[in-house]
Amino acid sequence: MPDSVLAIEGVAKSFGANQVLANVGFSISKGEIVGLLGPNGCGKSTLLNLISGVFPADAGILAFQGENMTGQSMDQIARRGLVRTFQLPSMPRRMTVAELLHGAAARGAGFGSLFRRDASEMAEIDGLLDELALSHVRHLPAASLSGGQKKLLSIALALRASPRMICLDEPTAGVHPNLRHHMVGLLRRINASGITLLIVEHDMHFIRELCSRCVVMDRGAVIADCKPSELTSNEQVVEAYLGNARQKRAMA
Ligand SMILES: Nc1ncnc2c1ncn2[C@@H]1O[C@H](COP(=O)(O)OP(=O)(O)OP(=O)(O)O)[C@@H](O)[C@H]1O
Repeated sequence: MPDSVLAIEGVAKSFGANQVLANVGFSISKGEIVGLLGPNGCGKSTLLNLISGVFPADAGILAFQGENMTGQSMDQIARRGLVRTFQLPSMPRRMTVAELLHGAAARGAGFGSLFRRDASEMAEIDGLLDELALSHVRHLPAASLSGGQKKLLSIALALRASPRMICLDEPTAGVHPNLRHHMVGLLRRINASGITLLIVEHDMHFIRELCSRCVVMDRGAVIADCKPSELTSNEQVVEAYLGNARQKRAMA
């Protein structure tokens, strides 16, 4: 695909005898907002971990902006412009929200820059805090924020890396409905600024509001690649979710 930002081909991953991903492949074009869906345990987070370099794939190719990133570290991949957020972001106890945001960009610019706070950077951090509705908690320890605020902060930290693409792992899980609404607008604005988004999410309403396309996985493989409006008429997708529910009921 000529305007592909992320191209995944034949990706596989096992943990011991447990094969979690097998021959996974799809690509994402510049500017898309793609939902990555599938029943619990089908391998969505594992795939995000491989894309963002948390751990390496056993086989296959993960190319970002035409460059094969397979085997590169999370930092190397982030420096090339692909960052991710986590399902349960952990935040440091001893740093405030503002200090953390300052440090996020300083990491790539050398230790000395930790002590420099120029006006343009402060203005950028103020703008981010404002945009993410976190201004009122800027002087609080990052670890003391609510679950939803931590999710917003992890998006702010991702933005500090000046990314071309962000992978989000369940951005709305445990988030208050008011904040959820704010997050839809926020992610739309982030996307409108030219950043491609891949979003792992169980909230179908959120997916329908935000995504133009969905990639659906089941038991470690891609089973559908379609518009959100086509999900309920896709037999394989319906069976994957129903089958999973039946399995849970049978095991209860
Ligand atoms: N680091 C790991 N070590 C061992 N097994 C793992 C590891 N990470 C994931 N797994 C296993 O991989 C499988 C897929 O897990 P994964 O978290 O990728 O699924 P998921 O689709 O994101 O699920 P959910 O929607 O519940 O978050 C599970 O069986 C899980 O136990």
